[in-house]
Amino acid sequence: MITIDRIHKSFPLKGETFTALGDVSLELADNEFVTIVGPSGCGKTTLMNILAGLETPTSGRALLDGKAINGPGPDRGVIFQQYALFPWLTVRKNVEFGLRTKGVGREERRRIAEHFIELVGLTQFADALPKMLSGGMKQRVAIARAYAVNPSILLMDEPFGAVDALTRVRLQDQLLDTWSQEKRTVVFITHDVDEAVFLANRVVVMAARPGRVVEVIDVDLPYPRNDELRLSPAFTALRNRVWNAVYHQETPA
Ligand SMILES: Nc1ncnc2c1ncn2[C@@H]1O[C@H](COP(=O)(O)OP(=O)(O)OP(=O)(O)O)[C@@H](O)[C@H]1O
Repeated sequence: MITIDRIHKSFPLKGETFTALGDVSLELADNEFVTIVGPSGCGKTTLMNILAGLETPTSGRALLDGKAINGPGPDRGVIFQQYALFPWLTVRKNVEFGLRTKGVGREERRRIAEHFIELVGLTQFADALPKMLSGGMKQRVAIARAYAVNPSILLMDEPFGAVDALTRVRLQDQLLDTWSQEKRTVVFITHDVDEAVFLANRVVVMAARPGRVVEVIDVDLPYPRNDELRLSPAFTALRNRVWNAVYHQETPA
């Protein structure tokens, strides 16, 4: 379980203090898929960095199963918008990378990598270099690589932000497919309201100045989710609700 307990984060800015996160509290259950959506600058990435252990809160605490997060760890896999693959390594070697640094033996590495490469549908490309892959495929490699080290949490910051709309929809389907077979707690940041609703158990809507949670919306739609669901009135109703929460916020002057 992730506990975000009254987190406040400020940065020094031109001799003053800028509050990136006001007073954010949230609890995430194991294997929940939570999306975070909100206007630019509302502190989504800052919150993610705190969960990843890359930033420390100014006050408040982030806990993982009751223990304070004090730095990065193998229990959390992070996936960014930019495909952080090693260009000189094949898909297989990229996926094996974290396992190698963990000291996992050759046979075992290969077995685990093959499993996750298959899960993201890239078996045919296992020996290809990243430059031979499309943006969407690269992100699938990044997902397989994050999964390979067996984290209990996946932290994804706008992972599909750099691909075209059609690829994006395919990646969403693929990610849900992978997640349904290998459940993990997922925290997924997006600007895309449709994406936020399609993927999540719960959508967390944030607002800016100061960054804060304004609404948490339960997405009571069954998995597996498909194209039919995207067009259903229930989906549209939720999407409109999230849209209103994000775009009709009162912004302080
Ligand atoms: N290291 C830093 N120093 C100073 N200010 C920062 C720092 N990191 C973030 N901020 C500020 O904190 C606020 C929140 O930033 P953050 O990147 O978390 O927002 P975001 O919601 O992820 O935005 P976007 O959707 O545009 O990526 C912004 O106004 C940003 O300028």
